[in-house]
Amino acid sequence: MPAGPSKSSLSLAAACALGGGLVATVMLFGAVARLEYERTALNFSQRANVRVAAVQHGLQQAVEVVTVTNQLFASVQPVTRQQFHDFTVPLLERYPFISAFNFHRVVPGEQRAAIEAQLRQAVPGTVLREMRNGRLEVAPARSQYNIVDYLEPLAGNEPAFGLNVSPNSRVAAALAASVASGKPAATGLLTLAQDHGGQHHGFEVLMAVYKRGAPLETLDQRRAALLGDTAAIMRPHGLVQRILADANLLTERGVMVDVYASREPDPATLVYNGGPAAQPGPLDRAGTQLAALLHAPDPVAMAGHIDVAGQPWHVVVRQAPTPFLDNHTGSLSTLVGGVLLTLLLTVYVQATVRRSRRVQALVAERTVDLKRSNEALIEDVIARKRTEKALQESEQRFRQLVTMSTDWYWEQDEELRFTYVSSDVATKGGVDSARYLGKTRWEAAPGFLDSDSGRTHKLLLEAHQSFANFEYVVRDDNGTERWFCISGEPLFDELNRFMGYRGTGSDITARKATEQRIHHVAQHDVLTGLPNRSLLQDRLSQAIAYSERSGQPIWVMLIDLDRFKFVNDSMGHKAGDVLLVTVAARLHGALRETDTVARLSGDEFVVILTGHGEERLTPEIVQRLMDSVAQPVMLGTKEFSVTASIGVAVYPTDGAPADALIEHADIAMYRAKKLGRNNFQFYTPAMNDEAQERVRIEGALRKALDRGEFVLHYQPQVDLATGEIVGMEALLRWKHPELGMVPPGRFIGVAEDTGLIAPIGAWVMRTAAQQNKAWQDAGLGQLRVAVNLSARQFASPDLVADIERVLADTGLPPEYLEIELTESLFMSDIAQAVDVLHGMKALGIKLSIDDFGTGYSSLSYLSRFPIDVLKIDRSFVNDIDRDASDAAIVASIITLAHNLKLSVIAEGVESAGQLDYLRRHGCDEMQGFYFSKPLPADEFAALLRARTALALAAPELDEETA
Ligand SMILES: Nc1nc2c(ncn2[C@@H]2O[C@H](COP(=O)(O)O[C@H]3[C@@H](O)[C@H](n4cnc5c(=O)[nH]c(N)nc54)O[C@@H]3COP(=O)(O)O)[C@@H](O)[C@H]2O)c(=O)[nH]1
Repeated sequence: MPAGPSKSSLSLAAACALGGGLVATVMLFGAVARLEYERTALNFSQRANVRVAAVQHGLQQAVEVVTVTNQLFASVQPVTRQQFHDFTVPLLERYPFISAFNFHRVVPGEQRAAIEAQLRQAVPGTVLREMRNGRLEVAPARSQYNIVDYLEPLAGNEPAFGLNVSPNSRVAAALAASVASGKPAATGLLTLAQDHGGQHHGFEVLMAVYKRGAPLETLDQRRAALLGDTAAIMRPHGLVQRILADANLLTERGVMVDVYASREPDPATLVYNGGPAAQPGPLDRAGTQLAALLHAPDPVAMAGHIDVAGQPWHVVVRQAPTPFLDNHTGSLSTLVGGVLLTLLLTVYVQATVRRSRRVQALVAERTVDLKRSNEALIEDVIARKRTEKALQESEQRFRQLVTMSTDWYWEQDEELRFTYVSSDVATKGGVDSARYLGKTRWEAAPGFLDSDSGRTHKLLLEAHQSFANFEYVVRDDNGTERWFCISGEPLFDELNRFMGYRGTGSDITARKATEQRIHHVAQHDVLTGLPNRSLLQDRLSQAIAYSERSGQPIWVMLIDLDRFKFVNDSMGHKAGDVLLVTVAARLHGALRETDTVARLSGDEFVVILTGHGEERLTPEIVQRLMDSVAQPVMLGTKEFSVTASIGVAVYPTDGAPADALIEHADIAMYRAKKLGRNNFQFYTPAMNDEAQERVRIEGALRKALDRGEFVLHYQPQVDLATGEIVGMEALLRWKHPELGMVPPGRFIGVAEDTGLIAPIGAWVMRTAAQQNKAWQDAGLGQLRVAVNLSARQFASPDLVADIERVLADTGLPPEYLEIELTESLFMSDIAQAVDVLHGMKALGIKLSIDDFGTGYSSLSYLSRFPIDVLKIDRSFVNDIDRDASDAAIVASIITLAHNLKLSVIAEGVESAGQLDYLRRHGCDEMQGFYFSKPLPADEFAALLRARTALALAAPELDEETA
């Protein structure tokens, strides 16, 4: 499992929440704090403005008081001291911040004594004095004095009475200013004489007093008319305090006012001090720093300038440091709340993320579990489905089996009587179960005990033995024969007493039928339905056994159809099959039930005749068979008659073994063939010699070629028009060292049968070609040599190539080689034969049809075959001078051949009459003993050498024609 984040680590989402929350909090805090700062600043600014305005207003009112006293001198002159007193006393009570009202009188120096005298009247001992270096001293003599003449209240202000203020520049400047402006003018801070040089400060507001009635328009006029001034001595601290108190501005804490009697806040001119500044606490400092960061410092002071009768004053309103919390609860609450909210959000997000992770992990874990469970479930489902399917299939098979089964169930008691038979016996066996109940099996199935097997079965039951697959025949309720197969087990009780049987039964009729069919097929010929060689052997054994038991003879006949091969080859296999089936049926029909007719092979049939009682076997039976076979058969649209050659072997005769019967019948049949077919021969031991000779020839023939025992004889073929030898037929001879000269009639058939004809025929063709080439080279004439071609050679796919090779090897020009073919060679597959013939013809050789007229003899095919010569069979030639029909046939053949542009050669010409007939009917060539027998090569060469134009006189016949 992959390692997840540790529990203590902050998730990204939580970190974002924390960071975002803090940033938002700080920003919000900053915004709120800034608002708070701005609100505080505005608040302070308003209060500061109120205080500055109050101070200014209060001072102006104070200045206005001087104006009031000045009005006294303007309206009453001279003003007495008493009047001055009366006038100012109420004002002093009303304006307590005024410590004294003065009247400064301008006194020329020469009036000093006088004025001092007046002053002493008011206050004895008074002399003019001045302030010097903070001390009162007697005023020196001056040209003009400006003395404090009237002074109210005198009490407390005594030092100032008689004081010459003219040296005081500030007073002088104020007086000048008042003269100049016509308005009250204030001095700067003064050290008052009544303070005895102490640090108490005060200032004067004075206003010039002029002689009544004097012009005052110009400055000079005002200077000239100047009598002095009225002044109010004011204590600025008290004055400012009184002003603030009257404006109710001293009750509010936190805002302090400092008033400077100067343009700038010079500590030396500080006339009113609102109080010391409070020391800020750590939080306040932090707040200050924060305010600096926010560019919104708390307001601490605000300055204002006011004019006090021409003197610039400076007012500072200070903000007493307030606890930071006072003005910043909102921002701090925002900060704290934001931080708390952020922390809460962070905790919440972290918890949510953790829970989400836990849920994810849980989900992943559950998913894996679920997947495993799912897979297991799928496997279970698959296994269950497989099992269900298997069960279904099994059940289906079982149902099918039950349905298809021919089984039924049965029970028997101790007396072998049926006590129960399931109803299936009716549906599957065609027998009502009631037929069984209370009966034994042999009672229910009549004939059961007629067979050995039935009796044996009963004995087995009586011995209380189990049995399986016992088969027996039953007739069902419809009387139809059925085969039942039963199995059973004996039943015993606990004391081992026999209680009966129980078992199953099934209907095996269909199986039996199949078996019988298979058995039948195995033992019968498919084409004809006759017993085959296998069943024939059984039947023969049974017949022999019967013969031995009964002493009755057996005749075994081997029947071979004559010229069946021709039918097969010329008319096709289907025609051959029809012929065989027809013959089989006829043979079967001509025999008794107890006789057997079987098909041995091809066109060979075997018949077993068994003698019964007085009924004797006679040759008429054989003749009857021959007659039945010889009946015309329709093969397609043609009617065809076939004959049979039959050999008969009799048992018992001459002690011949039973297993040689068919062989003997074959030998006898062979003899019948030899004897011209369409006859029957009984086997004699002498026939066996012939057969043995055939075997001997076959053995010798196999070695003859290697041993060079073959030679060729050449029979001339003569042009009937010129009488010249134009060709020769090569005829095979076998010089056997013991058998002597063996004629072709004795071994060609064997060679054909054994296949030896192929190499022998090849040797004949090569030897004949070589010989002809040699004679041509020897100047014995340009003759053609004809060789016979067997069926096997014609069927060889290498035929054309072989001929081509012979021509190439021997150097014989192809037109001097002629191949003789019989009609039977190409009748089985004419299309293929046409191809082969064209292939041969393409080599340039000549082709002739041998034995023409004896076979199918259809002239229709001749036009399709690339043949050159028709060779009329000697059987026709033989009788042309005796048999008119043969003569007519020969004449017709010659005419037809010529119409087809074929030349005609007649063979077997033995007489002048034959020769004459042939010549008269336009036959082209002849071959026969009349001219020459077949000659060995050297004799034939001698004949050629000696030949001249042959006289067609009959030569002497030699021994070969005898
Ligand atoms: N496949 C091969 N068949 C061959 C070959 N050589 C011969 N044969 C065939 O054998 C059959 C018997 O031949 P043979 O005994 O040689 O008889 C030939 C002649 O001797 C005989 N003949 C010729 N003239 C006369 C006559 O005036 N009278 C008379 N009774 N017989 C005569 O005829 C036979 C030639 O017949 P054919 O071939 O049809 O021209 C015979 O069928 C041979 O064909 C071989 O090499 N291969």
